[in-house]
Amino acid sequence: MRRYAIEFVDLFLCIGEEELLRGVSGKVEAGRIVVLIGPSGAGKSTLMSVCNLMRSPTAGSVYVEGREVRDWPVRKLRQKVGMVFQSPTIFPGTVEENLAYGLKLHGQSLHDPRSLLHDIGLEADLLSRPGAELSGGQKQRVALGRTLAMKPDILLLDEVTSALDVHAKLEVERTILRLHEQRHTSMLWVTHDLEQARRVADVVWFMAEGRLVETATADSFFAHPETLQAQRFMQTMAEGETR
Ligand SMILES: Nc1ncnc2c1ncn2[C@@H]1O[C@H](COP(=O)(O)OP(=O)(O)OP(=O)(O)O)[C@@H](O)[C@H]1O
Repeated sequence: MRRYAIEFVDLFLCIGEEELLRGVSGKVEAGRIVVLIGPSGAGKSTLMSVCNLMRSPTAGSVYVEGREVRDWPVRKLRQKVGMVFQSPTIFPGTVEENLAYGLKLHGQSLHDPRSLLHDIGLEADLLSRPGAELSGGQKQRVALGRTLAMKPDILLLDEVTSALDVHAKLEVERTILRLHEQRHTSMLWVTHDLEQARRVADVVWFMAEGRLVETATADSFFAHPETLQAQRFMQTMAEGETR
């Protein structure tokens, strides 16, 4: 049987009466970048949050490399499935301490901080700088580096460039793509930036109202989305850009 990086099977997530996810099924092939798009409140972040058990499914299953998430020891799961958010978390201390933070929680240490710094495109002299003094783009790269230090096979990226200016956004995006080429990390990447989605996606998943409405290769989706819901979403987004 073929192993997928992540597989969702008829996944539901409810909070009280509200269904945040409604029967999501889909497979992320290993080494692929799947970009999740859709209107605000569609359930994109919620879908990612079940992959490392930040939230638990109400019904259905999520498999990470063939093993159901609830059967993974949580620490191992979170080492395998790294997550980076819109607003980078920077802890008190130097850049080096920030990069080592996750490993330290797992009782490990960072062996080659300079090489990691190089991987995330930062100069070596930043290692001893307080993290709080960095620019927004540098902070986001440190947050990415902290996650990468754990050597995840799967990365969940939740609007990681939306708080950055255009220059920093492209820099961080390029860093992620370079790392993807080097490490073949599988990625689920939420973005509201359709130009970014076009640049980075192998596959597009379109979500609306808690459902995975359409999945397609990026080329085919951007040439012509199949469902009316996705067509309308793309049109609304295009109108927003020209306004
Ligand atoms: N703790 C919660 N309790 C109740 N409802 C919640 C909770 N967290 C999220 N929701 C609701 O779940 C729905 C999906 O939220 P989610 O953040 O996954 O959407 P999204 O597609 O990522 O949106 P955005 O693009 O705005 O980030 C929204 O309607 C949201 O209000």
